[in-house]
Amino acid sequence: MTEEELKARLPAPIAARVQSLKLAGGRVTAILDAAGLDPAARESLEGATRDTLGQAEGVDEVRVATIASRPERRIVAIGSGKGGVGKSTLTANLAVALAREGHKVGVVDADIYGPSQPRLLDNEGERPVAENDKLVPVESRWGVPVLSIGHLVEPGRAIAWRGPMAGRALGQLIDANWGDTELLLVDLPPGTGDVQITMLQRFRPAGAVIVSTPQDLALIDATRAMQMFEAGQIPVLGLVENMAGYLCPHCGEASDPFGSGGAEAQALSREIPFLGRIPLAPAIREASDAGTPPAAGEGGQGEAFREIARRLAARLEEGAA
Ligand SMILES: Nc1ncnc2c1ncn2[C@@H]1O[C@H](COP(=O)(O)OP(=O)(O)OP(=O)(O)O)[C@@H](O)[C@H]1O
Repeated sequence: MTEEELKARLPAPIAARVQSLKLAGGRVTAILDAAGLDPAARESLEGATRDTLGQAEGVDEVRVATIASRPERRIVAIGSGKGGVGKSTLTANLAVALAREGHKVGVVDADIYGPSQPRLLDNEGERPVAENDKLVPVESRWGVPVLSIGHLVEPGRAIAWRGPMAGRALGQLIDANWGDTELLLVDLPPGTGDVQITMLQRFRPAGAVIVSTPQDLALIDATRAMQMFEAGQIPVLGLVENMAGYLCPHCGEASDPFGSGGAEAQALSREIPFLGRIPLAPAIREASDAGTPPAAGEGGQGEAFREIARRLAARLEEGAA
């Protein structure tokens, strides 16, 4: 049995944590990264590794050591069941709002097929440097460091990566030199595919926020996203309704082109906190395209984002994640 074959016997979530695995004279020595795990989870990780490897042919003794190479840093994933519902816009604005309140927050743009954080946070065209094999996040003028595949590839170039490559790329963004950042908001790609599952298994976010529009279809998709997190035992910290109610830029009148209240009702029925709603407002799109997140300003739309950020911070503080 080779070291590679031994590693292949481990379930994917354990294999993803293997830092090194050596076999010599019937003795296996495995070093695992236990970052983010509490003592009980660490113990069960060690036990499961010992059991699996101990059953392999030619193995007489298994030694398992765990290390926590990454500092304690909470990851909150921002997900949605489908594209275009405003997940990236919400991520950028939550980060800016939290930074304004004094939190040390960074953004990982894991939407590797359509990265938009460099534009939203206005550091497009900049390149992260690498120090000791780790990327150093790119600063933005909003006090929020960012790492995005958009910083690594030419703007507008199509990214047609297969799952494993995408997973590795995501790993480099999260496992970067985040310094004193305490909270990482991760803008996930829409849907429930490979990248999302890798993210859950390997990086164990402390919690997830789901974004949906009020439409029925989006809500069905949002439910799927919630189920994915729940299946991975990642607490869903709350649901945000975006593009709720259209605010006419001319007369200020509010209307509900996609219905209203659906996301809140859905959150209630699943016993998930409803974190708030953001209106559909052309000014939000314009400000976002210009790299000036509304949450950085004083307007009403900025306040809507800030309110959601405060509720999220409260959820994190009360130990929901
Ligand atoms: N509340 C809003 N009012 C008006 N426009 C909005 C609002 N929220 C987002 N948008 C616009 O909708 C478009 C899609 O938003 P965004 O890129 O944030 O969505 P997404 O869910 O991250 O999409 P993708 O799946 O492509 O990553 C953008 O042009 C954005 O500016």
